[in-house]
Amino acid sequence: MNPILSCHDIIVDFDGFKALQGVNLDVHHGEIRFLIGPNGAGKTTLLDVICGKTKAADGKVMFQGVDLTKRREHEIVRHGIARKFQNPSVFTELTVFENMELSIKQNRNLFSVMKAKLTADEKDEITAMLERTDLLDRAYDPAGLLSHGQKQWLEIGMQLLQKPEVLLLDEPIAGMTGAEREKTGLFIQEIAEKCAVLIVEHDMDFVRNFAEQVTVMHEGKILCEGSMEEVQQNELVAEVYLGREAKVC
Ligand SMILES: Nc1ncnc2c1ncn2[C@@H]1O[C@H](COP(=O)(O)OP(=O)(O)OP(=O)(O)O)[C@@H](O)[C@H]1O
Repeated sequence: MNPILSCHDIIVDFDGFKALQGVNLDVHHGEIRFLIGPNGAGKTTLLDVICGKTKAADGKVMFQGVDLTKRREHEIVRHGIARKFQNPSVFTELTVFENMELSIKQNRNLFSVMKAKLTADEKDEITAMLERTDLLDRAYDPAGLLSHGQKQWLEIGMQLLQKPEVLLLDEPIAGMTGAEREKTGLFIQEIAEKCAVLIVEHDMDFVRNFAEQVTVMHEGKILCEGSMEEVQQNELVAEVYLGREAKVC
C-alpha cells in the first residue's frame, strides 16, 4: 500500500543547528504511528515541518501528489492535514457547541462564515462530534469550564470537523488522569479507522498500549522503526535512552 504521507530527506536548519538531518518517514492510511525519542530528538520539529509551521531547508513532504513544503500553513490544513498542539487552545468564553461551530465554518469562504447559519447537516455533524468526544451534555457550557482532558477532546473534535486525512498530535495525554488517558487512546483508535494519526509521545505505557508502529528519533535522525516490541529490543534505542528520564522498557 502506498503511503498517504511521505517525508523525504527533511533537513531543518536553525541558524546553523541542524534539528533534522535528513529524515525519511512514511505514514499509511488508517495507521496509528507514534514518534518517540529523547528530548531534543526533533519530533516536534518534524510535525512542525509537516504542518508548515517550520520550513525545511531541504527535502520534501509529499501528500497526495502535493509537496507540502511549498505550501503555507492554511493551505496544508485545506489539503487535509490537521495539527493539534500540546496545549489546548479552545475559546474558553464560547460554549463547547460554539467552538465546534467555528471549526466547521472554517470550511467555508469568509462571506458565508459571516452571513450564513449552520445548515441542518452541519448541526448533525456537530452533534455527532459531541457524542464522539463525550461532550454532548456539556454542549452549552463555556469551554473554559471543561476539565483539561475534555478540552483536549474538544480540540481534537474541532480538528476532525475539518475532515482531515492525517491528524498530527503532540503529547495528547500530557496532564490527563489515568482514566482520561485510556479514553483518549480508545478515541485515537476510533479516529484511525478513517484517518492516519501521527503522535509525538513520551508516555511509554501509553505507547505500549496503543501503538501500531513506532518510529524512534535521536539527534535529528530516525534511529529505527517497527512495533513497540521490535524497537524495545533494539540496542541503539536502549543506548540513547540509557540514563535519561524516559526509558523504553
Ligand atoms: N525555533 C528554534 N530555534 C532553534 N532551535 C530550535 C528551535 N526549535 C527547536 N529547536 C531545537 O531543535 C532541537 C529539536 O527540538 P524538538 O522540539 O523538535 O525536539 P523534541 O524531540 O520534540 O523534544 P521534546 O521531546 O523535548 O519536546 C532541540 O535541540 C531544540 O532546542
